[in-house]
Amino acid sequence: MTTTVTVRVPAKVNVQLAVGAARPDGFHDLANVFLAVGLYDEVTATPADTLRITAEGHDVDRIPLDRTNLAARAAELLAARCGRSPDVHLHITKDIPVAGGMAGGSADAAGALLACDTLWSTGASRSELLDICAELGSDVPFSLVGGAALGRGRGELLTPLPVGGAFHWVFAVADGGLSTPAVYGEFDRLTEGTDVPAPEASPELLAALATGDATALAAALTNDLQPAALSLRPSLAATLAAGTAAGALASLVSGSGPTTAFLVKDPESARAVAAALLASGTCRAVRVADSPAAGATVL
Ligand SMILES: C[C@@](CO)(OP(=O)(O)O)[C@H](O)COP(=O)(O)OP(=O)(O)OC[C@H]1O[C@@H](n2ccc(N)nc2=O)[C@H](O)[C@@H]1O
Ligand SMILES: Nc1ncnc2c1ncn2[C@@H]1O[C@H](COP(=O)(O)OP(=O)(O)O)[C@@H](O)[C@H]1O
Repeated sequence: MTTTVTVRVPAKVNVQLAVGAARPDGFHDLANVFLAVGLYDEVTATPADTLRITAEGHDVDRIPLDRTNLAARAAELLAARCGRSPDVHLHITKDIPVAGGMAGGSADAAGALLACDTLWSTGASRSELLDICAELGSDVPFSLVGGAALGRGRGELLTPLPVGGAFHWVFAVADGGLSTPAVYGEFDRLTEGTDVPAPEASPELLAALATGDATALAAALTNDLQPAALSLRPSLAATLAAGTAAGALASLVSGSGPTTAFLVKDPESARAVAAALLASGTCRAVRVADSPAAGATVL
């Protein structure tokens, strides 16, 4: 019998984040082009007397270890669907920046779900697991799937996208986090009284992904939440400028931020941009990663 299961789950960057007007339920319709990047959290599930969460790694003091942790919520939802108790110890090894716009909590939720599903041999179908993911959060289905995908609706309705080659990234980690609802709220404030167009995926961006053309991708990167993130955290402008000055092909805020993402042409350029960003003093830490990365995977 399996007694312990470890799942590895990637972070994401949004290469396009087109945001529509607020819906009556408070969410925003999106054309959200997700790209999984090779920074990973791991979730290990072991049978236990009661549901318990522990964590190690970067900034774990900033995530809750009670039942509000998204990993705990994933275990509870799956257990309820299977009519069993969620008696499991989930240990999270965190490497994805917390509250950084890289979907770390979503990764842990998808990881816990797959780990418990494997540990408990639930027999749930992929589509049942994706439904539970969507209940846990808009970004959680993508954390399970990985690769690249277009997220419609509030981001949970996924269409996989072809990617024709590896893209190289540098990420600048900022001090502290930004609250996702606060950034969407600031988007609403900044667009109040304007006609917000229905979000659509950019054909140029999808073509750049499909052909693996980093220069074309750089020209097509957009994030409608960037003005809101910059309004709440003006210091991010200096980080973006430092990456551009150091030779990045393009610089943008990752999702709701405050992590900033720099697309570079090759691993050598990644090292140079990372060193320049650190030396600029405009960020707390830098990370280098390639994409696309596989979704949640049992190790
Ligand atoms: C902005 C994005 C971009 O991928 O992620 P981050 O950059 O924060 O990681 C996502 O849209 C975040 O997705 P996720 O973090 O899963 O959000 P949820 O838990 O579903 O929702 C948290 C809150 O964000 C706002 N929200 C989220 C998704 C959406 N399409 N419209 C929204 O307005 C709502 O205020 C909601 O109450
Ligand atoms: N397992 C988890 N890992 C990270 N954050 C979590 C987790 N569970 C709940 N959270 C909370 O979710 C919020 C968003 O964190 P995170 O998912 O890392 O960022 P983002 O939504 O910007 O990608 C934070 O307030 C964090 O404390």
